[in-house]
Amino acid sequence: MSATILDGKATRDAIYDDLRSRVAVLAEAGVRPGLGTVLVGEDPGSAAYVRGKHRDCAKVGITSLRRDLPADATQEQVATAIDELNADPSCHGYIVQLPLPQGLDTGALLERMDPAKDADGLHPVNLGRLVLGETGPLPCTPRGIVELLRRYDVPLAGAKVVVIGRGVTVGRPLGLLLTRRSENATVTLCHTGTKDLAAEVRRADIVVAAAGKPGLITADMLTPGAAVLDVGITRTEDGLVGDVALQAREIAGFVAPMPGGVGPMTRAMLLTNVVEAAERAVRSA
Ligand SMILES: NC(=O)C1=CN([C@@H]2O[C@H](COP(=O)(O)OP(=O)(O)OC[C@H]3O[C@@H](n4cnc5c(N)ncnc54)[C@H](OP(=O)(O)O)[C@@H]3O)[C@@H](O)[C@H]2O)C=CC1
Ligand SMILES: Nc1nc(=O)c2c([nH]1)NC[C@@H]1CN(c3ccc(C(=O)N[C@@H](CCC(=O)O)C(=O)O)cc3)C=[N+]21
Ligand SMILES: [Mg+2]
Repeated sequence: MSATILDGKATRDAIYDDLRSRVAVLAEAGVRPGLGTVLVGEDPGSAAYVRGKHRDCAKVGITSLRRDLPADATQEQVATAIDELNADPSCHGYIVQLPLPQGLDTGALLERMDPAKDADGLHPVNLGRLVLGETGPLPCTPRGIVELLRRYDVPLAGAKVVVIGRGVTVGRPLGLLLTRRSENATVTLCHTGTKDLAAEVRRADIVVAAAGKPGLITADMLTPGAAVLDVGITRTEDGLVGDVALQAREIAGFVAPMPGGVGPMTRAMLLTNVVEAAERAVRSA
């Protein structure tokens, strides 16, 4: 038995079809959504992600606003780029590509963003809204994971979900999202202090691996039929590798592979957050 693939590319394409028609409605109201990116330095991985986001914007009809700064940019220079995007009415949402180079105060820069333009959902105000159950932009990777499971009818209500990783972009906000009443999953967040990872994973109906450790999840850890989502990405000499060993796919009932699973959904949710921000701007005009 081999697993049903949770196909992030096909799902992204369906989402982009929907976004294109919403962009057309916005155009009738005289608004073209704009996504900004702030990229500091020349890390090839970060540069590739930012290129991918702008390529997707072009497919959907979203204007791209790039702010590329040198690796030695000062705190003030990055702050100025943020202030400009906050003030620019053609920018409905933007992201500060993480991680920032050493020496920059990431927290201060994220807090400087206008929470209404936070396309990543990572501003402290928006993370606070998520905790409080108030509406706001949702973090892209967690939202993409929930959307992927929903579209493949993988049941979440009452499901036992084990998340490996408590990072602020994936694991921590995913726990918050999945434990809302609308999802109603029971979540365990694992990390390097977890005593027996294999025992935790074995209990799971759904496993989300977001540690960034190649091959961390092996076939023997899984209950047959479990859904396994490979989120982790590690750059090696042989290319990008995920956290889930290939043999685990034979045991699983559903697999979101890396590549082709959660990554494309992350980008689709980023663009969705921007279109939603533009729709709010039109409604409040
Ligand atoms: N596909 C996609 O769309 C995206 C993929 N990613 C990828 O997801 C991964 C996680 O990202 P992010 O949250 O930002 O990363 P962080 O580095 O912030 O978090 C990694 C987490 O994994 C935990 N961890 C590391 N090793 C182990 C281990 N052996 N056993 C158990 N837990 C472990 C860490 O535990 P501790 O807290 O104890 O250190 C930490 O909580 C990365 O590989 C990143 O590249 C990120 C964003 C989007
Ligand atoms: N402020 C901020 N927001 C982020 O959302 C953010 C970030 N910083 N820093 C880095 C991580 C990583 N991330 C990915 C996005 C898309 C893919 C993606 O599209 N992956 C493809 C493969 C891409 C390839 O082959 O290079 C896939 O999995 O199929 C992966 C990873 C967003 N991140
Ligand atoms: Mg992926």
